Amino acid sequence: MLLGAGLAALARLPRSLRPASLAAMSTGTFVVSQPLNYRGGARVDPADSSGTEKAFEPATGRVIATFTCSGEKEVNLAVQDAKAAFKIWSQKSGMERCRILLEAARIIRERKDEIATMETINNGKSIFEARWDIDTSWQCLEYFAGLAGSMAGEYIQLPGGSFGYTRREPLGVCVGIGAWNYPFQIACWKSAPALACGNAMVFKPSPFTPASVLLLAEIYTEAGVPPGLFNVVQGGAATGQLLCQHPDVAKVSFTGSVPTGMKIMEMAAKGIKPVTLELGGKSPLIIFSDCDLENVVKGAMMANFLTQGEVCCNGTRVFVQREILDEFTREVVKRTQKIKIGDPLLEDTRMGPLINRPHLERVLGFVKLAKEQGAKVLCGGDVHVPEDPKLKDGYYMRPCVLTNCRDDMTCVKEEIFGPVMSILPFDTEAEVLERANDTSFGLAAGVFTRDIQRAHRVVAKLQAGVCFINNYNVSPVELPFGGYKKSGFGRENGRVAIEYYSQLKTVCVEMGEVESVF
Ligand SMILES: NC(=O)c1ccc[n+]([C@@H]2O[C@H](COP(=O)([O-])OP(=O)(O)OC[C@H]3O[C@@H](n4cnc5c(N)ncnc54)[C@H](O)[C@@H]3O)[C@@H](O)[C@H]2O)c1
Ligand SMILES: NCCCC=O
Repeated sequence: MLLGAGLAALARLPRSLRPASLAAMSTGTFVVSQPLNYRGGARVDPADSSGTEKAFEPATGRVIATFTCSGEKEVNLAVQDAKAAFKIWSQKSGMERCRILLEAARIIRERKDEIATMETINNGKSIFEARWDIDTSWQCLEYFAGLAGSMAGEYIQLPGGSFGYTRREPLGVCVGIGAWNYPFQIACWKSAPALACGNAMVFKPSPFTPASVLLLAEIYTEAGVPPGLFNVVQGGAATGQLLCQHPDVAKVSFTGSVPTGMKIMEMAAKGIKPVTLELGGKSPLIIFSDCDLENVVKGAMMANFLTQGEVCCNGTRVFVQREILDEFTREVVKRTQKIKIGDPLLEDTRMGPLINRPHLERVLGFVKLAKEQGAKVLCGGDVHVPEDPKLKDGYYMRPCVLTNCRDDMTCVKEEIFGPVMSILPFDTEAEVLERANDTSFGLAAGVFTRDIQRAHRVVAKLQAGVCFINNYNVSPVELPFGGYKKSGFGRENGRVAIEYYSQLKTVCVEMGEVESVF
């Protein structure tokens, strides 16, 4: 058995000296044995406690870590360390920050397989997908490293030779709070722009997935950030609240559910702190009859079944124009039934277990309710027990396609956050637009059509922060990501993210005499 303590130590060895088993670890063997908090450039045991949590390996149901949730004292130490590091980091030039972030990106790229393995073990997503997540993570660091070197203000000419200029300045200590579905990627999407702008960060992962962000913290240290610049505190709601309410925290960037997002915003409001809220969704995918059917079936699968359907921007309300409803449904069911479910560390697995038992039961509950409300299950929607005996206590279900759905059903209105697709027929463009927008969420939306004018006309009317035309669930780091309506505000990725991690100072320079009225 390879222990977590060993993992980090071994990972620091030159590649040639590392055992091949490091990235090729098998399901059912990993246990975390090192501290999971990170402060002042090293792993530490928290100075106090607000309870304990257990983290699981969803593939087997085994406990892989029991850890202490940070209390007020530890949160304060992490914030104070970040404050001290901020003083050093914020004085560096953009190019100096750029070089360190590029080095961190390089190390992530080099250690991609190890990080992806850790992500798969703790989250349950297939190793195939976890590697994609790690790619979008180092790409994010590279992108914001590039922007760090080119951040600049404006020069504005004023009368009489006077002038003004603007400076884009960091905010200070930023807090990142993450969800469990993309643990490493979320930590990178928050920390890369924050650090590029000259801020420090204290990050709290979800208690379900505490492990992989420690690798990021160690990588930042190895790349050369000052000790304390990126700290990790573990815990749940209580630790999160301490972070949001801390008087020395300048900003909170949150990824999670709408109800928690509301609480975060309330706490931030009391301190007049800016927030970025990346929240849930119930996104529409609109399929017109003139589409390329083969392509659209691939798109619908990508829109629904990545990471066991636990993806915020999934297009789970699949509106299909009536002329192609039967053909589309037949094809999509055929493909869904072929998805290989099982051990997420195996190369050919495409769907692993859900995050934990309560969540699995919640998702199955949505399917049960859908049936009671009149939907028809065309495939899946039930527990899957893999043949491998070591996986018998894992949290697997078969991906589900529902038809006979109506807009007023719970499965169509609420975020399920599992592998459940609802198919809804439509007739006209005007009708589908009205139905697609009839939701309090507004994270993403997709349109499949060969009519390019219609594609742009429709996305212009969709109330969603991220729209896809003839594709779904791609997230290039160059493009901003974030929601409309209750799906949140602020953006991650893209050039605009800089605005959410910096503040603008205006400097007015007088070249003449003061004109006083007194
Ligand atoms: N828009 C996006 O980019 C995006 C990305 C991933 C996930 N999500 C959303 O996240 C949700 C699933 O994630 P989840 O179940 O971890 O969400 P959640 O809201 O339960 O928890 C998210 C994080 O908030 C912390 N938290 C909980 N209560 C808190 C409180 N009172 N104060 C401070 N922190 C608190 C949790 O410990 C966790 O770290 C889904 O709704 C999904 O759509 C959104
Ligand atoms: N790849 C980005 C997905 C974020 C939402 O869960």
